[in-house]
Amino acid sequence: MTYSAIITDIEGTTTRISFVTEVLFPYARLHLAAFVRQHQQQPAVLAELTAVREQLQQPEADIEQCISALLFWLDADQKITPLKSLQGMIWQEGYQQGHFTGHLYPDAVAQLQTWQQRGIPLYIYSSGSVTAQQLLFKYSDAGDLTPLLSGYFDTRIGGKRDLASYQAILKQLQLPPAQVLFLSDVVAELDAARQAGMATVQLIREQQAASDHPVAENFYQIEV
Ligand SMILES: CSCCC(=O)C(=O)COP(=O)(O)O
Ligand SMILES: [Mg+2]
Repeated sequence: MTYSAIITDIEGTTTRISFVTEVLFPYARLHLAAFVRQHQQQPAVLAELTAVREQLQQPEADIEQCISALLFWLDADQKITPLKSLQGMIWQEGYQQGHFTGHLYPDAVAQLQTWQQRGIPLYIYSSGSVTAQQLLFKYSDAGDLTPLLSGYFDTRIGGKRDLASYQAILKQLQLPPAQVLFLSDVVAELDAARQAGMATVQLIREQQAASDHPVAENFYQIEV
């Protein structure tokens, strides 16, 4: 089967889960309050604070209430769009100052390169914001890999476990569902993509339980 597009998740699929949970999330937690207080008047940050207040249904929430909510969502790993956007802004400084590089499994790097050379457009769909996705690939262990990617989707298109998100992605790509392959480690995401008609492969990088989706331990095992 030759696909017309491949869409991949990041955490647990192209990237070790611990890079997200033990490097990125703690860095964002450490810097979040100071970042928000310092940049609260900047239009991009202000827009996210407005979205936080909307999410809380508290238009009058002050800056400290917003920060508390953001930290609560971060600790609970809730994929709330304004949190994910602010995390991306905070990580930018971390990447640019060389505090960390984006982890990508070597097999993912090699296969993404091979698939791109074969002319298959490659996309990311992650709960991390588009900015966060671009940073991870730009400042990756293997150098700037953003030229491999044709586009990015984040939670602004919808949650990763929702059928409607995959339908919206297909609408943007203008491709028949069966010609699109979605890769993820999370079965609920794969179920939603399959419901939309996409082909799926579950990545089992660590000790996750297998499902009724085709499985692969690494990108070399994915038949494209
Ligand atoms: C873009 S790297 C940060 C990943 C992140 O914030 C996250 O919540 C993981 O989401 P994914 O959909 O890639 O599992
Ligand atoms: Mg994942």
